[in-house]
Amino acid sequence: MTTQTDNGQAVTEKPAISVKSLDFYYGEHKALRNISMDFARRKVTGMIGPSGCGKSTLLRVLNRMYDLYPGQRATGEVVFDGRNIIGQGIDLNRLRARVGMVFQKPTPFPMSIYDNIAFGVKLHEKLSRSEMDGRVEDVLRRVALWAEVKDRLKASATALSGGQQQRLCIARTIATRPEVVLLDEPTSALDPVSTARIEELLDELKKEFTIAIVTHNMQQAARCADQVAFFYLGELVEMDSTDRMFTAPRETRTQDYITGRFG
Ligand SMILES: Nc1ncnc2c1ncn2[C@@H]1O[C@H](COP(=O)(O)OP(=O)(O)OP(=O)(O)O)[C@@H](O)[C@H]1O
Repeated sequence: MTTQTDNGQAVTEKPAISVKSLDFYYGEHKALRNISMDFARRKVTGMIGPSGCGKSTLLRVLNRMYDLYPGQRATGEVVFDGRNIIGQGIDLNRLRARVGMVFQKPTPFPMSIYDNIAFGVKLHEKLSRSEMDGRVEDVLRRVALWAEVKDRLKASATALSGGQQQRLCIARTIATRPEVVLLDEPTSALDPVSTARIEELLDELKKEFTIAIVTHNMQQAARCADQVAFFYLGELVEMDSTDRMFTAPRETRTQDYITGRFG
């Protein structure tokens, strides 16, 4: 993607992730067909399309979550930091710390608010107590949760509201200092106020992280994403800047989907 520098010069940044000729199989079922697309660095890429078109499958490829399930396999290339991450010899724990994931339903661990964040950090880094305290505070501030929870860090995370739990899950994900954050319909279980807070948060987070978000909500895609990819039956139909996708899509199928004529 091309961006402007302070002196107005156009520079083309290397994408954070490049997907090339990706196919994905659940056993015999081919769920993704020949996908090629770039996830622009420190931008929000929205992924839209009717149910079953392969959006979540693609997200699960980007941090090799599918690897946990027998019979699921990907072919092609997913280049992250110069390496094909669906190839051999990848440290999957490290990959999942660098490409973090937030799910549709808030999934806090059944432990304290503090430990929800410290748990993942401890797997990857050796921090002193005060460094860990600092990390916990920092990420809770960034997801705008600190003021609400600073007096009950040792209380169970499961006692938080749904919206607070989802913000905690985002804090937990960014605490391991990933480069990419994947979000699979992160607000579909939340009320409009919590949804708005997560959307504001995405705007903040993209200053530092590359973000990929799956959403069924067209307004959300239009509000949050810099570029949008439309999928249909396992194929990438088109991808463009958000403005262009919502005002002048090239394909009739995209137009029909975003205007609610099908899906
Ligand atoms: N575990 C699985 N085993 C077999 N097939 C699967 C599995 N998970 C998904 N699929 C199939 O792969 C295709 C893509 O599913 P996927 O969940 O990626 O779609 P999606 O676009 O994210 O849908 P939704 O918007 O409903 O979440 C669908 O045909 C689905 O039935």
